[in-house]
Amino acid sequence: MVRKQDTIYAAPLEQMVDFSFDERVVDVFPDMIQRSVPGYATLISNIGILAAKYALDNSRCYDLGCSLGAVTLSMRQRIKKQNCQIIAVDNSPAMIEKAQHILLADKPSDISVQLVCEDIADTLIENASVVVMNFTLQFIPLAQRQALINQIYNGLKPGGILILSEKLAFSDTNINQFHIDAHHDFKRANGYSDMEISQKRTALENVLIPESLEQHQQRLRTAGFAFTEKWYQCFNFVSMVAIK
Ligand SMILES: Nc1ncnc2c1ncn2[C@@H]1O[C@H](C[S@+](CC[C@H]([NH3+])C(=O)[O-])CC(=O)[O-])[C@@H](O)[C@H]1O
Ligand SMILES: O=C(O)C(=O)Cc1ccccc1
Repeated sequence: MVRKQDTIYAAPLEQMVDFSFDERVVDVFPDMIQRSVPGYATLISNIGILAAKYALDNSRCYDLGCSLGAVTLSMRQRIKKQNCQIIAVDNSPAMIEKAQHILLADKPSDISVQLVCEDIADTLIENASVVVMNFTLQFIPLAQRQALINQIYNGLKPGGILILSEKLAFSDTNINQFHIDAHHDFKRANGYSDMEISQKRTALENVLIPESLEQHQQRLRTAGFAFTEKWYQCFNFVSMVAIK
């Protein structure tokens, strides 16, 4: 499949509007995320491997904020369990519509996938062995984050896993700047101009709210997760696991 190049912020914008997952973003999303998130392909592939390790027979696996379903496809390819169902949720109608096409074009599998267009705050999590939020919690209002993590904890079976990937902020100013600069260098190396980097940064300012690793760990502990561990980091992009 040819990937349409992301040029959304290439020309100077007269009026800056908040970033949203609309048709224009959906159209270029695979290119955008690959060139913007260091290690994206590595994350997708290893989330499939982790999901296969923790998925249980007769249980559900959730992909919350599924976008075009990359995590769902990786899980579906790896999981070898009986009567395991994947629920993939996103509140962008354009994402869900395109994800449906991608899913139908994928090879057939024993594992059924249900694509749902809704706010993940409204998603009923039950009988779950695996829950993935790959760069989704960062878009949820701060005040709603603890309730969402609590719902996930309550819906997980004992021994179930939450895989949580996030862009981080660091409390130490110098460390924070180091990671932001390195991430911008990564984007520049992937062909984004200084203007594209700067305009997208402004568009994301009120939309993507990063927190520190300690804030995430604290929230997971408050929900009841006894085991949490960071299993991946490249610059300010991390992925954690929390096991019930
Ligand atoms: N309240 C919400 N309810 C449901 N979906 C939401 C909400 N808020 C945002 N989203 C959705 O969360 C996704 C975040 S992208 C995830 C990448 C994917 N996981 C991947 O592995 O390719 C990450 C990024 O682009 O940085 C978008 O599709 C939003 O529509
Ligand atoms: O591009 C960025 O600066 C990011 O932080 C990652 C990202 C990737 C895709 C959509 C929104 C944010």
